Amino acid sequence: MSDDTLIRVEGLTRWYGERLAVDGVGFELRRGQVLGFLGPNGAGKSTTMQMITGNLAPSAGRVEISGIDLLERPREAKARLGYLPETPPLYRELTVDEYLTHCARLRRLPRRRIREAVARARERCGLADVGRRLIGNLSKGYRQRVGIAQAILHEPDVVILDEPTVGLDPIQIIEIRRLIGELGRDHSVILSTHILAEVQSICTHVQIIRDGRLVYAAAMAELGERAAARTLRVRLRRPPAEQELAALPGVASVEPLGPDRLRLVFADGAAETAAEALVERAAAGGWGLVELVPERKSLEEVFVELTTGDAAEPGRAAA
Ligand SMILES: Nc1ncnc2c1ncn2[C@@H]1O[C@H](COP(=O)(O)OP(=O)(O)OP(=O)(O)O)[C@@H](O)[C@H]1O
Repeated sequence: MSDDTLIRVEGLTRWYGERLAVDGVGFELRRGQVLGFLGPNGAGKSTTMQMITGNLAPSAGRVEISGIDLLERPREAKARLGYLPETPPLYRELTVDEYLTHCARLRRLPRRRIREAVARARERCGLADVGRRLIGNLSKGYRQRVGIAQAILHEPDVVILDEPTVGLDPIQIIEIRRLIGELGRDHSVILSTHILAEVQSICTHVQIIRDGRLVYAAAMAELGERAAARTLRVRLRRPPAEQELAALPGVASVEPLGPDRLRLVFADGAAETAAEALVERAAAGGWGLVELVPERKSLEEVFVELTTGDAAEPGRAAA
């Protein structure tokens, strides 16, 4: 394992009676990487999260946190792991400082380090001014920060966040996303979410699970390429014969949309060549090119394609 691989998961599998909920999931994540873990309802996200946080025993497979086997040495492995569950167990009647101090004790941080660890986690999570406020009186956004502060209190290598922005208002969402982005610099972060925009804005890697199996795992940029325009909507005042358009370099097919409108479908990776050829030929041939619109797929469309159709690919390691 390379030094910077902070979490390694191999062949993780979980049966619930006769039901196979997670089927051979494997991936690695390095320091500085933020992994978005996506999937439709019932795909196996929570089951996977619970297994990699040591809260549910796998039927098969291994999890290593910073090279330590989670099943063989759970206490040591968990000491390097921070977890924000979907509903963090906050005590509303405690102040932020009391709660974080309590968490630090549960984490068995040495007494002399507790005060400093609490102050640092508070600082990193934008809680510097609310140490003496009762958790029950804080806004939901601030409570979520407290949840994140308890997850990073012991400076774990791996931070796992389950739907961290659910129920927050747009400003709180932006702030929490910024915080997660910052955490990503020093830790490996795994983020379970339903929100594709969230993955797009903060994750470096993305992984999609469907029916318990990884169907897609790639760097974020690769998912962006999948969404890149593969078609151009074109309006030509004096269109040439369809065959002439179909013969342009990089064009796979032509779909007529009306008397002067059509859609050009490109061959893989040929979008720019085809667009350039079209513009040159249109100018030279007097085709009267008045509209040229690249049609990008939305991330939602790519997600649906990956989680429903036959387009799914076998999982590859995210790192
Ligand atoms: N305790 C359980 N007993 C039996 N089946 C379960 C149990 N927990 C989950 N399942 C089943 O395992 C599958 C995966 O569930 P899981 O909760 O991991 O999915 P998920 O991706 O987290 O879904 P959601 O996004 O809805 O939370 C589902 O079919 C679910 O019904």
